[in-house]
Amino acid sequence: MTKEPILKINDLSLYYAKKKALNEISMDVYPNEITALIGPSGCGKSTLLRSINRMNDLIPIVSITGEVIYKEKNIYSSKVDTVDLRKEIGMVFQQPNPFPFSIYENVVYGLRLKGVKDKAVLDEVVENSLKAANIWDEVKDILHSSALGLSGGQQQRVCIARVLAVNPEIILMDEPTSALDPISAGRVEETMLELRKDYTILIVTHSMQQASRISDRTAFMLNGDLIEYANTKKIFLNPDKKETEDYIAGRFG
Ligand SMILES: Nc1ncnc2c1ncn2[C@@H]1O[C@H](COP(=O)(O)OP(=O)(O)OP(=O)(O)O)[C@@H](O)[C@H]1O
Repeated sequence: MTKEPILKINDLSLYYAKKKALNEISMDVYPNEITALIGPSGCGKSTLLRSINRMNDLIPIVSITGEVIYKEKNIYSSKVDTVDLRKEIGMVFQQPNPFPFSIYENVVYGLRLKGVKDKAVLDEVVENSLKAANIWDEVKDILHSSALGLSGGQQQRVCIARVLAVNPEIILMDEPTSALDPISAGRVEETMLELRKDYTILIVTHSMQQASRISDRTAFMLNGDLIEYANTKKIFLNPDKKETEDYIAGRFG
């Protein structure tokens, strides 16, 4: 594949106080693909994911070296506005976290913060975002009911719609289906496969089945190191490294 990366992670290291959680990670992420981060608990998957939209900056003990190049700029440059960055690089968390408002108000939240008031604009964004998140048909008649009344899987798709409403390019997903039952998880996976046409997705997952089902590329991490990063089929069928093979075979982790 010869397309240009949308993100270039170069020699990224991250410490929590004295503990090194990421060790000189370098990897390119490609547009309109799903990239999976896998590896045993504590290997640094979430830390790497959160480094891509500077969520780790919120933790005072964190120090970071290296760079993440997005649109030809290092996102760690002091000129970058993290609020704008997090609109372009949105995030969906493990536990669905709708606000205690209506479904409609959840989706338009980011637009209201930006001062958008035009009802026709807001209505259109709500419909388009909920359609793209694969949940419009289920909620179109109850848009003004509380999002908290929905099932976990529906809440997670409303949270995806909330991210989509501010028009991101990249969506980071930290174990987005691990708190859901298998049917709801399947709906969220279908949504991700649809979204890949228009967005770039990075997902942290503990499920190797999920990574092999939906991702285009897979990165295997161990103890803060990126051990192997390649096409998903290669990682699962013919990995280069012994550690990758052992993990895939369930020999540790
Ligand atoms: N806020 C924090 N303060 C201190 N150490 C942290 C913090 N967050 C993570 N760590 C440490 O950094 C390392 C990497 O953690 P991280 O959560 O990124 O791993 P992970 O691969 O996502 O794990 P899991 O699969 O269990 O979620 C771990 O040793 C963890 O204890």
